[in-house]
Amino acid sequence: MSDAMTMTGVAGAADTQSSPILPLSVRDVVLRFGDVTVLDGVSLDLGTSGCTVVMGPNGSGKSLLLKLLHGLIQPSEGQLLWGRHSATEVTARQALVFQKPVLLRRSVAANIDFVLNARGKARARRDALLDHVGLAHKADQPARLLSGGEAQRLALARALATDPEVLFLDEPTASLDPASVLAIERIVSDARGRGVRIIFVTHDMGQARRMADDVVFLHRGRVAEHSTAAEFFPKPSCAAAREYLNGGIVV
Ligand SMILES: Nc1ncnc2c1ncn2[C@@H]1O[C@H](COP(=O)(O)OP(=O)(O)OP(=O)(O)O)[C@@H](O)[C@H]1O
Repeated sequence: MSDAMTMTGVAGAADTQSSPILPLSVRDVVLRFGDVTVLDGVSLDLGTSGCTVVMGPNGSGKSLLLKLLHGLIQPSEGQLLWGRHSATEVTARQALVFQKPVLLRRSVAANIDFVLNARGKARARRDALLDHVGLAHKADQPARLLSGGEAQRLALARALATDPEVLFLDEPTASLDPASVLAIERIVSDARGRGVRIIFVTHDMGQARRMADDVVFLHRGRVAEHSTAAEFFPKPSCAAAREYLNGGIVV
């Protein structure tokens, strides 16, 4: 079992502000919109470190699961247990990067300044963050003029500016060229190496193999499989995942 899957128990520190928010235990989560059930009894144990890749066919519930874990939507039933914290308490300690970057209509630098300012963090970090994502030379340019890959790197820098303990990524490289994909993966891997917990949704098999410590395979709103990457890729245990990995049509 990888670190990413290990359940290490409930946080023990007296001060809940500084006590760990991980591991995360998702218990019997159901999400309904009217009569339609889109997540149907999801239970997961996500450990304190590593990169969990979430895979599954279109419409299987990956984006909704991420939004739910990030606290953007509330479950209809079930619980998210973040150490000793309530789900709403932990939202500020995590960041979510979407497939389409959400940026302010300001300069590249001002996009970072806004986040640092809002979180009461030192502005002096801005240059280092831009340098880290390879955008130092674009600092004064309007963010709307960035290419897709550059915009996504700026979105990642904004997310990292919040010093997240958990970084959720929802298909962050879906429309990028191979060099931009690798640039994003390097930044994410670096964050992982510094202890940021990564939860990464992707349809890209190569990317999943490069990034995953463990894989959650969703099918029809359920966790069909949760295994280590070493187990999942050579020999997935559920038929839907086998079909998906073989390029078959999974509905
Ligand atoms: N607000 C909503 N009301 C009703 N159904 C919704 C709503 N939002 C999402 N859904 C449905 O929930 C299901 C799961 O959606 P979700 O976006 O999580 O899928 P996904 O696995 O991320 O798909 P994809 O790979 O295409 O991005 C889909 O069938 C979608 O149509």
